[in-house]
Amino acid sequence: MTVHIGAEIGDIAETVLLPGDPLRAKWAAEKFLTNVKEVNRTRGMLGFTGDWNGNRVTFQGSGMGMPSLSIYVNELIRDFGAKTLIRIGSCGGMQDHVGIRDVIIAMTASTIATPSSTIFRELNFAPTADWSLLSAAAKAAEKLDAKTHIGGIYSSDTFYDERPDLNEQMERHGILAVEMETAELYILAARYGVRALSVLTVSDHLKTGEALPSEQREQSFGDMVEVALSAAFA
Ligand SMILES: O=P(O)(O)O[C@H]1O[C@H](CO)[C@@H](O)[C@H]1O
Ligand SMILES: O=c1cc[nH]c(=O)[nH]1
Repeated sequence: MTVHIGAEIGDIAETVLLPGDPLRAKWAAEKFLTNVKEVNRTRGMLGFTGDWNGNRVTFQGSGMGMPSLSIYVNELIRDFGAKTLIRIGSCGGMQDHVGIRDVIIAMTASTIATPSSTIFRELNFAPTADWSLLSAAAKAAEKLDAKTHIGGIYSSDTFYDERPDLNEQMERHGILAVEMETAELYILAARYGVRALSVLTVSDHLKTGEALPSEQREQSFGDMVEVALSAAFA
C-alpha cells in the first residue's frame, strides 16, 4: 500500500495498462479481463487486476497530466514492481490524414517540459517507446485491421491550448496527435529500466474541431486496448 494506491503488494500485476480516465480502467477490466478484482479506489483513481488469455494484468487510472501520471508510475514501479507499463489514452489529431477513432502508437513524445525537466537541466532528453512493445503493437494493430499511425506525438501540459503557432510547427514536423502524459511515462521507464508504450485513440481533431462525447472516450476504445494487451504479451 502506498500513499496513492491502496492495493496490497502482490495485488498489482507486472503488466499495467494506464488509462488517464479511471472509469476507462473499470470499463476495460470488465470487458477484457476475467477473475477481476478491484485493487485501488484511493482518490477514486480506480485500479483492477485480472486475467487476459491466462496473463495477469492491472488496469490503473493515472489521471490527467504528467504530474498525476508521475505519481502513479513511480509507485507502480518502485513499490509494486511493475515491469511493463502501457498508456491507453485519448488524444487530439493534428494531421489531415489522422481521423477520429484512429489508433496512434507513440514512437516518441515531444514536450515543452515534464516533471523530470529539472533533473535534465539543459539536456533535451528524447523520450522513446520500448522497441519490443512498439513493434509488437504495430503487428497487433495490423492484424486487427485498425486504422493506425505510428510516429511522434506531443505531450502537453494544457488541454485548452493558447499556442496555435506551436501547433502549426508541430503539424509541419509531422507530429500526429496531442495528449498529456506520454513523455513523462517514457522518461520514467528509461530511468527505472522498464518497458513503456502509449497506444492512443483519436477523440478530437484540432483542425476539424470534431470531438467525441465523454461516454465514448470512456467506453468505446476497444481496438487500442486489444493492441496494448497483445503487445504486452507478444
Ligand atoms: O483520455 P486520457 O487517457 O485521460 O488522455 C487524454 O485525455 C485527457 C484530457 O481530456 C488527458 O489526460 C489526455 O492525455
Ligand atoms: O490531451 C488531449 C486529449 C484529447 N484531445 C486533445 O486535444 N488533447
